[in-house]
Amino acid sequence: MTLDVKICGLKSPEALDAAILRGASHVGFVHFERSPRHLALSAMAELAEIARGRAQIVIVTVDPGDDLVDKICGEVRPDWLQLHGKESPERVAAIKDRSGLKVMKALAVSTYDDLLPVDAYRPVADALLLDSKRPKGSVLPGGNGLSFDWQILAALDPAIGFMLSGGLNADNVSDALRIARPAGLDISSGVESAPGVKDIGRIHAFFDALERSLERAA
Ligand SMILES: O=C(O)c1ccccc1N[C@@H]1O[C@H](COP(=O)(O)O)[C@@H](O)[C@H]1O
Repeated sequence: MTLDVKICGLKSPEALDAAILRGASHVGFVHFERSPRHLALSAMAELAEIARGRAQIVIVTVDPGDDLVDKICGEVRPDWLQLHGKESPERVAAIKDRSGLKVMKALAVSTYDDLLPVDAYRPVADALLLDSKRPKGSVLPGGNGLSFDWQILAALDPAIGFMLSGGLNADNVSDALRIARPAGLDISSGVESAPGVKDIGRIHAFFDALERSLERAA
């Protein structure tokens, strides 16, 4: 089984290297000022050079305007833009056209009805990321370390290869794979010691747990 694994919210070369050396297919850098994982474009550009050619570089944004899209393309040169706001399918298509990048659209899920927009986004997004809903009181549309009821995903057409995110960690990754059957996993808070602080020990523990789960499933 090949599985994409994205480690998101990386801020240091050490954590970035650990994620890539353990096999992350994608590495994510967050550009959202209210996030404890926020990085300026110049800092992202430096980290991107460490990752380039070793993992897919993903920049996480929330309802980015055209100016920001252009700056990210020019200064960071990522492989992917992750759209984690309220971007419509038309806006996703426009950002993809403008940037020439692959686009990952995040959808917030807590009930079966939240899967209804999947059909509208599939034709325009290169990947769909199914994440939990923002809890009351949080300023973050993602990165809250909360999972949702993965049983809901049984309603999805199995041909839809989605990335799963929201509260994944070493303790629940086995259940996540068994219940949700995702094509990829996206993890941030679950490999941190505090909001925005990646913990290399937890990155190793996550990949150890993932490898054990995949071996059992083989
Ligand atoms: O991580 C953030 O701070 C963030 C900010 C704004 C949009 C998205 C963000 N993170 C994304 O949230 C999911 C789940 O993260 P977690 O594992 O539950 O902490 C992941 O896709 C991040 O890219």
